[in-house]
Amino acid sequence: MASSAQFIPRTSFPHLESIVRSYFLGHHKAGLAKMRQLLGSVELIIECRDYRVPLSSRNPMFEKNLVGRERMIVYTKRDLGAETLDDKTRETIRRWHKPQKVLFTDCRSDSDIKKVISYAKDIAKSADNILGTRMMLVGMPNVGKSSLLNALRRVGMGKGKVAITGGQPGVTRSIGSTVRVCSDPDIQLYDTPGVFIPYVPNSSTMLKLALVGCVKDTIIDPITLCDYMLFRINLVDPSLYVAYHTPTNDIMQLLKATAVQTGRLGKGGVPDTAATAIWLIQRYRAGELGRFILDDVDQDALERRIQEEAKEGKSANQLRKAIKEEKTAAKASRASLDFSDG
Ligand SMILES: Nc1nc2c(ncn2[C@@H]2O[C@H](COP(=O)(O)OP(=O)(O)OP(=O)(O)O)[C@@H](O)[C@H]2O)c(=O)[nH]1
Repeated sequence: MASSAQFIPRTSFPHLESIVRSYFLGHHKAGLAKMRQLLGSVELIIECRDYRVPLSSRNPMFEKNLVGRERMIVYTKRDLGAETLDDKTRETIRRWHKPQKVLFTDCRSDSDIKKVISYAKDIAKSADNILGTRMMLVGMPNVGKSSLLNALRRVGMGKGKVAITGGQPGVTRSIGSTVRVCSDPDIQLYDTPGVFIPYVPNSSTMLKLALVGCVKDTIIDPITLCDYMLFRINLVDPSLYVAYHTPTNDIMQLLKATAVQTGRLGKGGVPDTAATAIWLIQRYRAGELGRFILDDVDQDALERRIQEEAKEGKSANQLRKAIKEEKTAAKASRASLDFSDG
């Protein structure tokens, strides 16, 4: 086993063609269409992005479809992106969006939530609607929209949870009625289903999104995802998993050792590496295997991302075609199996 002193982490992770890069589901499309219908009745869009993936959790579909309304960007789960307050990173992110309003929240922090309420109140006061002001929470799946809604209601109204939250994406499936989060001025919010990017440009973006929980855990092989997580943890601090193994680049070594130590064993005492991978990923998501940002945050990063998206527009068409062909081939092969079974 390598000691921390000798250990050299991997500096790159291979691009994996086998990784699914499409997760745009029926309820994402329907949700987006409903959001467009509601656009005229809301004064503010509160777009949630995950602070751990501030670029990867940006969905250009919102830029395209939800135009003409003021938008505030709320970077959620800020407690999972840094051990301590990191003013430099926040300042860089704020500069990306200037003059747009940007806030960073931990849904359990009343002072964070008060800042969101304060801005929403300013908007409501200037809108001066007799029947109250409506706003809409949008964002990628599982970024924390419903948790933010509950937190706003807790702080703004002193009331308990109304929206169901959960560790897997797809908890909110449709847009229901509004929820009041402030009575003076009257502010009501629409919670909306998370909408995924139609075509993810590369496997590393997909792995980041899966790691933070924007994608259902059944979509990507857990051992591959855990290997990506190990790669990222090693770049930050390989001692973060010291309870299970000394620093390693070998995911199977880490999984086997962890499985033995935590009793995740299958028949005949064989380590259950897939179950252990899921367990380790969940520990990372809970902030127990390091709190760090997965995207590169520098002054020009957002601009570069937008330019890449413009180029990707063309390859997205090719990707769309390839995914369609894959689906047709899978359907044909299933049909031929059904035929031979029958
Ligand atoms: N540590 C931490 N966890 C959070 C925060 N906000 C949300 N979560 C957790 O993130 C997970 C997803 O939260 P939800 O509020 O259900 O996310 P959502 O965006 O409404 O999800 P969908 O309805 O699936 O799109 C839950 O396990 C929450 O407890 C936060 O600020 N900090």
